[in-house]
Amino acid sequence: MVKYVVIGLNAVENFIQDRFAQSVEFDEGKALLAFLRGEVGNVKIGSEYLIFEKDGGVFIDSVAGNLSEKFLVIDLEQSQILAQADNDSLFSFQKLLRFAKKLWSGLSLTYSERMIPGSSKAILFPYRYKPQPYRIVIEREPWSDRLLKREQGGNWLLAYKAGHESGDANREEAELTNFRKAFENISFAKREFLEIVSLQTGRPKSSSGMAILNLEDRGQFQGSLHRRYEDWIPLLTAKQSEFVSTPFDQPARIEGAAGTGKTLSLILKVIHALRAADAAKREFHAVFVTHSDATRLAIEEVASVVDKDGFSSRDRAVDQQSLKICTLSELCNTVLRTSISESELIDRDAMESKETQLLYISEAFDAVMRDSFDSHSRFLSQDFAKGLKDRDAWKTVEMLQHEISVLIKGRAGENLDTYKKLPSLSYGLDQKNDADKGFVFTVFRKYQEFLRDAGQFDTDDVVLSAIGQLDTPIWRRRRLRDGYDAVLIDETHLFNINELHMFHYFTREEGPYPIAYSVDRSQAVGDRGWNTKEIDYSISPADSSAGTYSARIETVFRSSPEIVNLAFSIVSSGATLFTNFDNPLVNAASGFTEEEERLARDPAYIEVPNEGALIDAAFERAEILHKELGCPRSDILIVSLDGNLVKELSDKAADSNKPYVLLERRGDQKLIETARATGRLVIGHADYVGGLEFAAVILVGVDDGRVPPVDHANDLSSKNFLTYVSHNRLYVAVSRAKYRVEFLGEQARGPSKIIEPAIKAGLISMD
Ligand SMILES: Nc1ncnc2c1ncn2[C@@H]1O[C@H](COP(=O)(O)OP(=O)(O)OP(=O)(O)O)[C@@H](O)[C@H]1O
Repeated sequence: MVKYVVIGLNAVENFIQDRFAQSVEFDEGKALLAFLRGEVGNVKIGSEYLIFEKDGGVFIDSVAGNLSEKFLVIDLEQSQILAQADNDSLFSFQKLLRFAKKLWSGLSLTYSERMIPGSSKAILFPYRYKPQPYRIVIEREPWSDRLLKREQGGNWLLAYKAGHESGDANREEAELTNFRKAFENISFAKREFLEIVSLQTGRPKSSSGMAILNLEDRGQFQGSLHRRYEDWIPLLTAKQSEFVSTPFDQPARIEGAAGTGKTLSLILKVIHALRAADAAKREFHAVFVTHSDATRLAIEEVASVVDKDGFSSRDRAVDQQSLKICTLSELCNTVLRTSISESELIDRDAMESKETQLLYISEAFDAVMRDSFDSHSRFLSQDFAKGLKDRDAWKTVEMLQHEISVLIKGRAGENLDTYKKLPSLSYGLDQKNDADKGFVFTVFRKYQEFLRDAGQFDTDDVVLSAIGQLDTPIWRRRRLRDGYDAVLIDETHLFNINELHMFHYFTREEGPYPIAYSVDRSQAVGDRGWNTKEIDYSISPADSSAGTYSARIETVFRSSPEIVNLAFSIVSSGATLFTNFDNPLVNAASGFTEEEERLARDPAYIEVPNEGALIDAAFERAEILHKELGCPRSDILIVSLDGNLVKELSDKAADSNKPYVLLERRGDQKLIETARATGRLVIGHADYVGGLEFAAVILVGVDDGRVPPVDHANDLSSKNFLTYVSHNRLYVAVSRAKYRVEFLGEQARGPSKIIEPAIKAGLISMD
């Protein structure tokens, strides 16, 4: 058993900068932990580390010009820091190293790092969001009389205690048995280290296993997906790379929170398979299906960098391997040779279509209320009818839109009888009986009339007519020739069940289906009434016996630890309120290195006197963050959950000649590139920011009464619906940020209830 670990300052600096030492999802992180715990001896944790073991003590250092002069001793026997769960142990270890470095260099401390006044102790709270905080206690002047005599005062730190109890750090004395051994053995360790160094020629090279990523290496690509396949492969976590390399012989699901690298893993997986087929001179055609046209363009862009063999520009008719990147309706169009032109098609991810749809539904609802409500009303359930009459009509319209897209079109295939048989959504329009559903369906029929008059189709129309053609003997024969060897689906949670049912028809053979897909259910807005099992089942109907291979990834690469904690608090509060709200962040941790963390700050809530000031403050903060982070303006997102505020923001920017772009489609990477090229800020509604990433995110109007919007009719179903939706939107918006999140709210309203738990837990600082 390892009783204590002594780590020199140079090694501390290496560990905290080393991407692979941040998470146990990397083999190196796992190996490091196992080594420190004494579970494995002689493990290779990277050639830049010098290691010496003696009498239950492990000494680690590395060379930066010289050997270190300062040392952190972790008394593992007393503190049991590494006896926690694997990811918590490594996380605490990393936090402790960062804290040690700060203490030595006199850097300013954060809320979770404290000096105890009048004593030589310091306390670190590695996880702030846990209700009873876990703490690690550090003695800054261990064995001080002895050390001072040896002129070693200030060079040694001792972490001797950890746990949930708050002792009296002022009075207690650290037990020094292990520390004394450490101190006495350091000269042996140094001698050994010098010997190793002199045996090596020059400075140790960057390690094979634990390469250190420095900022220059990452250069302009930092945080983006734009790297070549070869460069990505060594950076992957064990779970990511297993997912990437498993063959396409069964369905494979990758699940993880926002920013864990799901999209990346899917792209690498398909390139991996294409390359293998190319090497084996085997025919292999894959299709990567995206939810919308905007995300298709973004994926095409990334693929053009990752895939230097150009599989995505090859032609299936001539080449043995090819990759097609398209939307589902394009896939239906090409395979089934039907044709609906883009202009006829409603893009569900576009602001314009959503608004048009809402307007049509609103007109349909008004018409049905006016002409038919009286005849329906005596059959309707009391609460449902009351809701229709009393609730703000616009809120009903939003709920109707959700109901139509998720249930009527998404699951019932626009069939009234099927719709009546389906269970109602738990958090949506509260229909109790068939008459209630009949009423909703009447509104839907009216809405369709409007749509038909306007000569427009939505993707559901394409999908429904395609299903008819796919389930036929003709297609069964053709699929051997025209089907695909692999189907990849990104953002599976955004498709509806009808659409999910289609994918398996496009594979070359029937079951087990070679389909790989990524899911984060809490990014889909509103209750969808499904769980991961149902998604699996829809993608790969039960007759395929193989089951689904699944990978759950937990390291968030996009966001700082502070932002991951905040996102965790938001989804946890969703999961407490709603039985079917998924929390993808259980066990998640940020994979940020210390260098990246330096740009990060605690999320902040800033109060302003009134609504006008909200808009001004948003632009002021954007300008300040742009300067502070030294990033282009296009790396700052100003977002709101409230459509009116988004409009005010863009009006203000236009009036005052501020350079900006307005997101009008979800995941519009092309627009972001335009913004980058021309130095513009990005403004958008939370519904259109999914799939993107920014250095800083400013959320405007996250105050009480606005998020979620109040309902004066005090109607439970609309309240539930709006609260559910607000959780989804906040999570998506917050998880776009790498380093900074700022909330702006009106003083008189106070912060939104949804972020209150995060404020109470100290995850958001109030100005
Ligand atoms: N192993 C890794 N090492 C370093 N960076 C990584 C790794 N995996 C992913 N990333 C980075 O994490 C970020 C998020 O990746 P990606 O967009 O694939 O995540 P996602 O899970 O699809 O997110 P979202 O659900 O929000 O769309 C990207 O900037 C990517 O470069």
